[in-house]
Amino acid sequence: MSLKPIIGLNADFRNTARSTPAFSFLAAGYFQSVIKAGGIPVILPPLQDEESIQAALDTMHGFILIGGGDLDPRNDGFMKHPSIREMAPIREKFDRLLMNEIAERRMPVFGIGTGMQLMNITQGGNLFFHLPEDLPEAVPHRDAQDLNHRHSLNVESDSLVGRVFGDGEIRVSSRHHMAIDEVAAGFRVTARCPDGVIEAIESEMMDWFALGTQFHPESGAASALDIRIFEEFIDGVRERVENELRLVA
Ligand SMILES: N[C@@H](CCC(=O)NCCCC(=O)O)C(=O)O
Repeated sequence: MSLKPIIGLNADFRNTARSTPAFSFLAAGYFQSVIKAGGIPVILPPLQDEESIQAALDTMHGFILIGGGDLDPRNDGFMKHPSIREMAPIREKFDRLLMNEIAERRMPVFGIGTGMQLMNITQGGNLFFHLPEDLPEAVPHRDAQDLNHRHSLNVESDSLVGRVFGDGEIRVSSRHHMAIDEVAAGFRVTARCPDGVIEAIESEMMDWFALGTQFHPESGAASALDIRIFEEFIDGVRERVENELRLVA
């Protein structure tokens, strides 16, 4: 029987509101996609210290950084744009510590939505803070009335997303107003919306299996093909674990 890799997932967080206590949560599509693709999902609530994060990552083979609210641009030395709806600071602190540790140990990682944006900025890239202003010609990338909003996608054929989607007409689930502007060194763009907005990046580094999608393959509105991205990720994680086991045997 082939190994079922353990895949970590960060959880979102909501602060206490008038009638609800603080709580942490994860949209089911993320962990269901990991299970369907042959992995074992393990959900991490927002830990706040490096030692605990390191100990948790020691038990995992790969990590999926989930979507969510906006990262606060002030944490990277930029002004806050009025359109920004920040995620809870507890989650942002956790996500940044987590991402740094994942990068440091070259752990296989798949960033989705905010997760990809975080990967890009922590590795030296940057973001557009509001597409309607930064790229006014862009098609809508989110629709407040329609959680299942989709747009089309052009993929690079010699890439992971290219293998997954092939040549046909592709439509993906989209819910964002920020996007990658400059891509971090060591990564390349492997999919764009026809309007030019970056929709997927993949690592070109020999020692790090890392990819990100701005679109949401875990969404209920995702196509049957989208699960193939999770399968590719989990197969890649499994291959790396099996190679390491062979080396120590
Ligand atoms: N900062 C981002 C957020 C993109 C994103 O992750 N959207 C999904 C939110 C809901 C979820 O958790 O699935 C932006 O550019 O808007």
